[in-house]
Amino acid sequence: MTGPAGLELTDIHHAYDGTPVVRDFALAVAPGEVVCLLGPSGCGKTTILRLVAGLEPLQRGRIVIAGRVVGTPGRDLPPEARGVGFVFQDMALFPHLDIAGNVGFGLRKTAAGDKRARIDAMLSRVHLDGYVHAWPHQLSGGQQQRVALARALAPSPRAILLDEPFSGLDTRLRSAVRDEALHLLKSDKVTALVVTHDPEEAMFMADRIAVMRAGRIEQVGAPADIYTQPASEFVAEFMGEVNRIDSVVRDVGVPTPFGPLPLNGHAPGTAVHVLIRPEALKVAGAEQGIVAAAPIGALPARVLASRLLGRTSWVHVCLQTDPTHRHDSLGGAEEHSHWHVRVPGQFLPAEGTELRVSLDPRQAFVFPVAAPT
Ligand SMILES: Nc1ncnc2c1ncn2[C@@H]1O[C@H](COP(=O)(O)OP(=O)(O)OP(=O)(O)O)[C@@H](O)[C@H]1O
Repeated sequence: MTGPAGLELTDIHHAYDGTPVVRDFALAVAPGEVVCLLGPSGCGKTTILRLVAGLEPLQRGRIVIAGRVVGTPGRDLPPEARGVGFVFQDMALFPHLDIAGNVGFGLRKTAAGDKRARIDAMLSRVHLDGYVHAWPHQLSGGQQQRVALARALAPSPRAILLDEPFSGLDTRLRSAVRDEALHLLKSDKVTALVVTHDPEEAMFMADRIAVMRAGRIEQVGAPADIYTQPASEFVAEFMGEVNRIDSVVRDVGVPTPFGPLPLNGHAPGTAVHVLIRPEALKVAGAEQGIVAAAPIGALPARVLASRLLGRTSWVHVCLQTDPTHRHDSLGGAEEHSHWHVRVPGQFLPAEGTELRVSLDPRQAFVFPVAAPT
């Protein structure tokens, strides 16, 4: 059990017209925890949210909200009886109600004076004091989403469900609104399930992330663990850019151009993919911050291009593996000369600059090549 205010989904399966879209799905969200469902389009995220909301009849499994069973097959409580708030991307504000009417929509049972006080308090918390009598069409997209959040939180729901709540907003507005949303959720200690296809958004919002693939959870854990210890190639690639090489495990380790990585249980002879994050590549001379593990290798590399991306710089390099040493260092690894390196801050070497690049082996992931299905 998740305790009084949590959310628990057990053994959920769901099919549309006989086509399964959610399988073996189980997830517990602790009271006050923010969990993000993250995955590519069509992997079943919205279906999970609709099942929790009661907008879709449950076909198999069980849903418990705040210690109360709200869904089993054939016994679904209606959405309004579940005590959950929604902020869905396509669930706009009610155009025929002013802002006070929208925020107060879920407060029908509240006495008039208390209701007005609650509306004012919620609008103040989303920095929209003074908009009580405005109409939805008079507000910007960001303001409308903040009203939607205030509307969902006003009745103090047992849990809140957010489906791509910020994806309609432009980049700068999106970070401001989601920052505000996170502070609201955390200060109210609201149990929240958030759907997104954007790994950065999930890492920003979530206490834990559940990465989904084809209707199943592929990995669930703290954002830092998902990013730094991905359980599969799919998760590693979905969470962020990687340099990828093919290799074959040797007795002494997993060959890469930088030298061998530890075996970590991989059997010699196994064909593997080695995935290396751009920030795992360390450039001598660039400010790199603290590197906890000693980098391996220090190969000469030539700069193909460099670009400032804001807080980091993105450098394309061609590794200059010495043909006389290549066999030893590369072992069974396939030659791969074009690498992406991410460097904190501004580091923009000119095209043709010679650098030395080494590898932080903790941010290199080795996965056996999946057998063709
Ligand atoms: N009402 C429906 N009837 C039939 N198929 C549906 C229905 N709703 C969703 N699907 C299909 O079920 C699968 C999962 O959809 P779902 O919307 O849950 O995924 P998602 O991960 O939220 O994707 P997106 O981010 O694109 O919304 C998709 O293949 C989708 O086309």
